[in-house]
Amino acid sequence: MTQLTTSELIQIRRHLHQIPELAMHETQTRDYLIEVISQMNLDHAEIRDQLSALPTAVLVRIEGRDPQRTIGYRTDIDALPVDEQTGLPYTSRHPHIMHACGHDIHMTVALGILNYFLEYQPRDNLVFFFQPAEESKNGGKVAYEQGVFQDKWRPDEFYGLHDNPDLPAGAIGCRMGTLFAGTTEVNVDFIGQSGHAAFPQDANDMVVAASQFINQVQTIISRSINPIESGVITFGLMQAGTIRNVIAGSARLEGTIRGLTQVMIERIVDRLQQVATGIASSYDCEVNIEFNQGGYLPVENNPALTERLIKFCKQDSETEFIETAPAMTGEDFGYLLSKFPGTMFWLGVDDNSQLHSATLTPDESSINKGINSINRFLEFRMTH
Ligand SMILES: CC(=O)N[C@@H](CCC[C@H](N)C(=O)O)C(=O)O
Repeated sequence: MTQLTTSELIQIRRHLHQIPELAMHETQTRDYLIEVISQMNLDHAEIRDQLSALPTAVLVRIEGRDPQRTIGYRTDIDALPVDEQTGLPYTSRHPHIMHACGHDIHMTVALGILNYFLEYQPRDNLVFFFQPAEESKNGGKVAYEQGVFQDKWRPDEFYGLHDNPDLPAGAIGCRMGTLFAGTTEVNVDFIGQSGHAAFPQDANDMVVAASQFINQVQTIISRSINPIESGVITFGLMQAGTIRNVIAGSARLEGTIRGLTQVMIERIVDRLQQVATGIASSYDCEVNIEFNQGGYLPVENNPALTERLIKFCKQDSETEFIETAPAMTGEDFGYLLSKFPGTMFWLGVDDNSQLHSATLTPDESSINKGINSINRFLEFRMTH
């Protein structure tokens, strides 16, 4: 294979879009990535897959021609449990799963960059990490803890992108400092007593307790944190009951907390714990609340590397650069950036639908523009 054409890249993206898989189950995606990579010119490259701790990951290392450093480039490969409603001819073939966060675009851009540097051997070494489990289960952290980035696979610096529907297609967005929030998953189980709908006095209704909890936690953001700082609490899943005329004896809530600093996350965690205990006491029920931050640390961009990236983008006539505000999205790339210096940036995909929406339809012209800008940036980095 020589240089991938725009229409080949779009075909690859559409194929990936049709086979979305959830975190740690990305087997078809891995196999397809390997199939595409195997057709490239691998004269200076080595592929690594079937890692025991992370069987759906793929790594590719390109040996530089006169290496001064090893540059890492990471893309995520998992999808979300969302029922696609785009109506596209290449809609997801996997029921209830969709690339609703644009990781199909991320992977295609990574393949395009990989393909370019396999054709034009770079000066520095490059390590590409096709990472499972970004949406949950922290694939980046698992990889690091399992020693994936050791010896010649250790990047001296790491880059990664996320698509952004609010930016023009192909634009690069970035900022100095914190780009994304840290997140913590929270699960809450209320346990009371089920019973007949007609005899509430003999039951302990957990639909009512969970509803009170949901309402009360809304005041944490408005009343317990400094309004100048930012925090988010979202419960995206609420499950209770089986039928209209049986009082629910248990209720489960699954949510996520976001803050731009660890201090903010810890403040929200403490208040959620207090509110849950208070609800359990006033409704005379049990509550179990658990928190899991995993690798979703705030995404802190390295000052020197980010300054260089921004400088390049501003001076490159073919790159549209937009300085962005911090976002409350999370990313386990935050964990890798706590271990290696690096930068995360946005790639504009110009869409009216938001990330995680069932109608997300990124503008595919962003793929080629993104690949070209990132290739030029990496070449610039190798000489500056
Ligand atoms: C870019 C993006 O949307 N990332 C996810 C990361 C989720 C982290 C974790 N599972 C959580 O839900 O807190 C996001 O939802 O921001």
